[in-house]
Amino acid sequence: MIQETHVLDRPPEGAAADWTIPQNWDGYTQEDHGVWDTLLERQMKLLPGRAAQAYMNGLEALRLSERGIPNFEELSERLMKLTGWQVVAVPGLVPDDVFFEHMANRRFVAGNFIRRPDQLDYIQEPDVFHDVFGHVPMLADPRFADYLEAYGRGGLRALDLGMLKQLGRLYWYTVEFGLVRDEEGLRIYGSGIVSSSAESRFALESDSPNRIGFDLRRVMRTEYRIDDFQQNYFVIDSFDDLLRQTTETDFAPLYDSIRELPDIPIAAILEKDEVITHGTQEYARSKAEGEAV
Ligand SMILES: C[C@H](O)[C@H](O)[C@H]1CNc2nc(N)[nH]c(=O)c2N1
Ligand SMILES: N[C@@H](Cc1ccccc1)C(=O)O
Ligand SMILES: [Fe+2]
Repeated sequence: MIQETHVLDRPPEGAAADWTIPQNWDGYTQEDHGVWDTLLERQMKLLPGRAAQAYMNGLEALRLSERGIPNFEELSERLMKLTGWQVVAVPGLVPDDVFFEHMANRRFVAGNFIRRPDQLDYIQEPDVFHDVFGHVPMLADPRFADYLEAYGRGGLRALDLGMLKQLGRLYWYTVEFGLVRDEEGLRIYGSGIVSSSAESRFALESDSPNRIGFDLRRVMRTEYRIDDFQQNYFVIDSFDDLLRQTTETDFAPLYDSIRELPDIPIAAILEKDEVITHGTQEYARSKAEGEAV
């Protein structure tokens, strides 16, 4: 989950220099585990047939379909055996360079707090349900595990090249809100979608958003929103293809070729787009009108 909200500039009390903290699994209350179970049960009813097979495989392999907030040490033991990744606890959003450094070393940073019962449907900051249920299953897939490590390294490079905004869009439109063409049809793999019951339906079934074939340069230029359902979804052909395209392309010349170009507005459809759904944008419009006084 990528949020432009407040990020501290130094580790908070009790955090290590790399911003990690103990998960304090024993500190979770029954209410906390109850919130996890409510969210889990909702998603386990929705995701079969909607989530990518790779995601469902990861869920099972890591036993994340079981009740209760996972213990990161136990989860990391299983995950390490599969793809060398581990899950480390952090208090919330960490600075970009800290985030990328962890990812480049196959450490996924996960918030250890969970939303309150009255926040079931929407949270602005990534909590343990979004970070672990949303992101971790895909880390059990070797191709995606490689992709995210490479993304971490690419993030440190993008910081040096001043292109974090563009690289952040690649993350947003794949890791957070990506769709993939599975054998049986379009499937969800983005964490922001699989961890949201409403968007799990909207992303595949609504005729409001655009669904466009993934194109690296196009994605890097396209704006996104962080406060509501997406107005664009990009569809990859496969995780092999995403990994190949991004790791076999040197981004420096790509960054140079788009640096001076204008951002592509949300919901715009371009001549060259591979249009899978030309959305009506009815949802976004109705929300905007609803909020317009
Ligand atoms: C692109 C940028 O690195 C991205 O927004 C990062 C920033 N810090 C983060 N920090 C945490 N804990 N989780 C995240 O998903 C992110 N996202
Ligand atoms: N190929 C990218 C690194 C990267 C790989 C995979 C995902 C994202 C970024 C670069 O040259 O910077
Ligand atoms: Fe996320």
